[in-house]
Amino acid sequence: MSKEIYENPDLKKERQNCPFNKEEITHLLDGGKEKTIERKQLENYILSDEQLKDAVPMEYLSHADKYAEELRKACLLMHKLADSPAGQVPTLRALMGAGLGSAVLKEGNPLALHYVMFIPALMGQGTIDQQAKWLEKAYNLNMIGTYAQTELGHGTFLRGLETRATYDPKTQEFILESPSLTAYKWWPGSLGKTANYAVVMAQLYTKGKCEGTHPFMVQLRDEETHEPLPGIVNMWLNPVCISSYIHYGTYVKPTNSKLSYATMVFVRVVVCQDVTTNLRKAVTIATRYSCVRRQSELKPGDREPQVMDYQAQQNKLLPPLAATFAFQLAADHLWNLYHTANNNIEQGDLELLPDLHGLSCALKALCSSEAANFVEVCRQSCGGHGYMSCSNFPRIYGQVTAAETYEGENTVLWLQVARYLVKTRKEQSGGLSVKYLIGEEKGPKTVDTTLEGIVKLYRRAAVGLVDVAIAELDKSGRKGEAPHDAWNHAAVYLIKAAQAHARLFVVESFVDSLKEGKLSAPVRTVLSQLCELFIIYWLLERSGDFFLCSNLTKQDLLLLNSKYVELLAAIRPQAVNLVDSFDLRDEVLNSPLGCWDGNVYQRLFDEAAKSPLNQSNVHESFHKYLKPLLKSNL
Ligand SMILES: CCCCCCCCCCCCCCCCCCCCCCCCCC(=O)SCCNC(=O)CCNC(=O)[C@H](O)C(C)(C)COP(=O)(O)OP(=O)(O)OC[C@H]1O[C@@H](n2cnc3c(N)ncnc32)[C@H](O)[C@@H]1OP(=O)(O)O
Ligand SMILES: Cc1cc2nc3c(=O)[nH]c(=O)nc-3n(C[C@H](O)[C@H](O)[C@H](O)COP(=O)(O)OP(=O)(O)OC[C@H]3O[C@@H](n4cnc5c(N)ncnc54)[C@H](O)[C@@H]3O)c2cc1C
Repeated sequence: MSKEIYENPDLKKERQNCPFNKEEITHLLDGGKEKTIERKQLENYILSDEQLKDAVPMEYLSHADKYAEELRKACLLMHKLADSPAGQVPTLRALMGAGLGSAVLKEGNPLALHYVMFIPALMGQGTIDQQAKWLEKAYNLNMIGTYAQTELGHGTFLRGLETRATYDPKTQEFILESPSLTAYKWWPGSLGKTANYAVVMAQLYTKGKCEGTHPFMVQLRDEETHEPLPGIVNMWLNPVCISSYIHYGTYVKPTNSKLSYATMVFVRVVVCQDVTTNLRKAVTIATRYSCVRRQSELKPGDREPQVMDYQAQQNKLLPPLAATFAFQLAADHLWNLYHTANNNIEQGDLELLPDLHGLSCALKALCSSEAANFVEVCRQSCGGHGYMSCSNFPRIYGQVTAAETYEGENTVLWLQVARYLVKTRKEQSGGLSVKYLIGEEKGPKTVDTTLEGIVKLYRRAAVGLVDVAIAELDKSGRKGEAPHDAWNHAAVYLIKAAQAHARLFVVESFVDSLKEGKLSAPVRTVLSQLCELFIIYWLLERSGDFFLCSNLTKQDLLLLNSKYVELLAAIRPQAVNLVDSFDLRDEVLNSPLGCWDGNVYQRLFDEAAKSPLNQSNVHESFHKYLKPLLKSNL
């Protein structure tokens, strides 16, 4: 007789009478029905492989054993690439970052940097000949690379990197050296034990002149023995410059010195999607758990309610649920801009580069910081069980907060965005995403709290905060402050302006996607409710910006707050159906709190039983330490 599939009765009830087609949302998030089929095929292909399962939970392994186990599985995954039903590149993309890959490689993928940065650096910066020489070797995994830019002393300030590459015209070689302790490359993923090659960012010196940071291909380890090459510590190697700027000893300036930063732009773009995937996992875990967990007393004498029925819990979980759609749609828009800009750059047209740089910095900083805050709220919303390692919140949080630092520390990126906004506003010229800064803000200053009216408020705040920042800069200038001091003394306003710009882009992406999207009425209704909830939530959170830049009144705010709590109540019944639409398998969620069947308590108990400490009643340390203490009559 087939085993009755357990489903927690509360979750079962949540799923009854769903007013919209969950698959329609799944297809929307995957990019179409075909993509969903491909994704599910690939998930079955990977997750059904017993060799990719952990014999013991990773948290109980030593550091070295964790590394070895992740490397074993990563290499097995690469072997499975060749005959993957979804094809190599879609499989690779799925295996990197927060999605399918993290279901198998829970502590991280030792080969990630090879695909996420090393190969993109070759593709973006290498000459045709260099690509011919190295790309196939890299694709075939006959070499494992990383991207070595950050040093012990510098990560943000690339013009301050100390690693030097000096061109010797006699031998036509570059001599790479780390002139000081702080010049040692530090942080690059896979550099310690896995990679045998690296793209090393170094200051290029030729004919006694420093030409700035450039990428160099450097072999780190012997391809047979994997031993570090002689002198690897002080980096005396014969690297090759990965760029077409050295012609027979003469340096030829690139059309734009920032093209050597292109790999970072690519990763900032993909990080937006990656943190959104992590946020979707956290929201799914917390939402399902909040509908299984019954606690306290809402109505005196009644049964303990589902904690999701508390407005306070809805206020914690429904904005992050809405954010997963907002960030996905914005990341999709950014990805499209990246492709357009990249195609143009390949034709020598760099016009979109500043806009791409500005937007990729803005969205990477916004999505990573907002996702980190929301993941922590999801963790807290699950009480003590959310704090357990097996809940998967600690790992998800660690992955998302890392994204606030790597690929450009967020504050530094906000200031890059502000530089672009101020320049656009002053020069009255700029790319696609900053058109609203050109010309005077049109439309009435009065506030209307319709969706369109609220979007206009976001635009007004974005323009207004740039103008406030510029006024600060001008005020400092009038006091005789040098531009760099004036810039530093306006940093608080500059960062607010950059954040308002990023929020405007996300809000407009969400609203425009609902206008353009071919959606059924029920799906449009629920997504419109999420969109309105989210843009009101952010406005209420940042009301100071809107008071500063518009005629928003206390009455408007009270009206918006009433609308917000009405939307919480309206969306609450669909919370589980919405996270079910993400179609995240239990193995990807990797959390007893978030499993589809809601069998939380039994799964928590089973997880605890796996601990080595629970394999015996009395641990040997009792006899060694505790018993002597107990007998010592201190
Ligand atoms: C089988 C085949 C398969 C093949 C498949 C292959 C492909 C498969 C792919 C699969 C992918 C699957 C994905 C999976 C997801 C995984 C994600 C998660 C993993 C992520 C892991 C990542 C680990 C993390 C890695 C890292 O962490 S790697 C290190 C990151 N480190 C940084 O990010 C340093 C930050 N610092 C700076 O970026 C600079 O320092 C600084 C602040 C800009 C100042 O730079 P500076 O030179 O001082 O420039 P300024 O003087 O400020 O500005 C001067 C002028 O230049 C302008 N401008 C500055 N920049 C730029 C720029 N870019 N672009 C354009 N313009 C720029 C600026 O607008 C100004 O313009 P103007 O106003 O003059 O007009
Ligand atoms: C998990 C992880 C993986 C990584 N992987 C890699 C990798 O594979 N390859 C690689 O090369 N690097 C890697 N890095 C390094 C990463 O890119 C750097 O840590 C990052 O760029 C930040 O630089 P930093 O560490 O020098 O911080 P700093 O810039 O020293 O930041 C310290 C503080 O100074 C502030 N600050 C710095 N400059 C300014 C400014 N101009 N104005 C105002 N405030 C400023 C920052 O906001 C921050 O608050 C990784 C880092 C992490 C955490």
